Amino acid sequence: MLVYVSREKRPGHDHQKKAGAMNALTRASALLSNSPFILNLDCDHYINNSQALRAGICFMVGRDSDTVAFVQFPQRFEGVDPTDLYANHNRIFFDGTLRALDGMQGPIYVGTGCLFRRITVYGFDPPRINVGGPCFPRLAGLFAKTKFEKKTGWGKEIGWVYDTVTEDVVTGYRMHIKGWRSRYCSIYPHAFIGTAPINLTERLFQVLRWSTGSLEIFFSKNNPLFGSTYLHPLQRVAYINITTYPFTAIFLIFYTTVPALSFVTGHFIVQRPTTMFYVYLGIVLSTLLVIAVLEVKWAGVTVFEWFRNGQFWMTASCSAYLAAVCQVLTKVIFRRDISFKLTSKLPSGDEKKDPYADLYVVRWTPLMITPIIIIFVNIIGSAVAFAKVLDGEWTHWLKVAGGVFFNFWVLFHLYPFAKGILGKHGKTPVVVLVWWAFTFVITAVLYINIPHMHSSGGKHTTVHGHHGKKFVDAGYYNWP
Ligand SMILES: O=c1ccn([C@@H]2O[C@H](COP(=O)(O)OP(=O)(O)O[C@H]3O[C@H](CO)[C@@H](O)[C@H](O)[C@H]3O)[C@@H](O)[C@H]2O)c(=O)[nH]1
Ligand SMILES: [Mn+2]
Repeated sequence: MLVYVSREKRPGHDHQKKAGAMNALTRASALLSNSPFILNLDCDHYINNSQALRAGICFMVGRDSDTVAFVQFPQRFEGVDPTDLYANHNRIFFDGTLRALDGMQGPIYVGTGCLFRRITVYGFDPPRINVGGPCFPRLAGLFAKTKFEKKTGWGKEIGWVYDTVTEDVVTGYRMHIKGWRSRYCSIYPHAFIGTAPINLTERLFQVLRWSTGSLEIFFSKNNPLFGSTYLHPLQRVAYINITTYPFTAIFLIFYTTVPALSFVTGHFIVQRPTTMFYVYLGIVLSTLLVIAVLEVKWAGVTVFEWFRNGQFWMTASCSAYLAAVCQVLTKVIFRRDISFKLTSKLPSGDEKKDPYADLYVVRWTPLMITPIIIIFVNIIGSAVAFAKVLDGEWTHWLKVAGGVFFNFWVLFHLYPFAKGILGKHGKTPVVVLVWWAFTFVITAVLYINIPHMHSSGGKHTTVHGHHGKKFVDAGYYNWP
């Protein structure tokens, strides 16, 4: 039996997008089949493996499975360019993070490719906590009409959660705090396959929506810090991470601009690195290395894919995450609502010559401002440092080289972004490098040739006003 349900959309009534659609479907299917399990797929995903359902059901009916609320499959995508310029495959997240969560209370719900136990959708507690009782949805209204939801728990205690731009994470969270578990199911051939936004603008908007949704959860009554004690302690840590990660933007923007700016101003935050500084640096770097090795090993990705994930993380963090933080703080402080747009679906019908033509479609968005600024700051910073060494103003060129390497490391991470905003021209990687080299040379030449921009010979006697007192910072400019 195949039944197509179209829920009612009434003017002046918020249809709650996907959450509204899922809740209407849940109510309608309760009358049609009331089957104990519900498979949820996005409109842009399809079933790729005929054994997928069986694999998922194994986790639902097997031994000790009565507390499993949902089985989450990884999201797989087709139509992504072979170099995966904007990390659409998101392999570290699906094959690393979700798999690792399976070792605790279970993966988070990511919106599609998910098999649910119907009774959990109705807000019931898992059997060990709730002793007995048949599970029939008292509040399940008839049909897909909006009026059936009025004065009911739909979208609050029951079903997919309303009034958020990402209903998925919070819907899964509400099940986990009741003590339900979830399981991760990854099979090959891939269970389900979907489409991903392959141009930069769409991708940034998608990440903006996800990061906004995550922060919204943090600033709501569903903050994982206050979730019930049924939440596994490490699962709570994971949820805190999932609902706060956009804040990394603030630190990242600091890290990616201040070192380069220091080359221009001559002020360095770390004046003379102490042994303790190197010890901390060593600990931090080796921790990062261990995480990297584990991620590559567990997620089974290549080192190239791993770098792609890092590159896109930096791009997203200094653009979309930053915007998400601003957006949500505005909402929390001024109570302004957040609008969002759906991820655009690939134009169907017309046979395109280049299947990845969409990759280089550039639509301007203010989200691109910060990464562009960061790119320029780092090129200009390195060029000024280079000019200072050439000019004899700075003599410790080896130390300068270390700093310039860091700036290039930042540029390396923003390379896919630069390639993306250059549009069609960016198809050849050389164009990006030529642009960067051009900016570098112009800055260095300007710096050397405009005399008032710098004082040569390394003798600095600038006087600064500081806390009302004047002091000559002698050692301050000694590095490098
Ligand atoms: O009025 C609506 C709007 C959306 N949808 C569904 O919601 C899905 C997600 O929207 P999409 O624009 O494809 O966003 P994506 O960023 O691709 O989706 C990811 O992120 C969303 C949360 O932001 C989750 O809901 C999705 O499951 C997850 O795949 C769509 O495929 C539709 O199936 C509806 O059913 N009704
Ligand atoms: Mn989608």
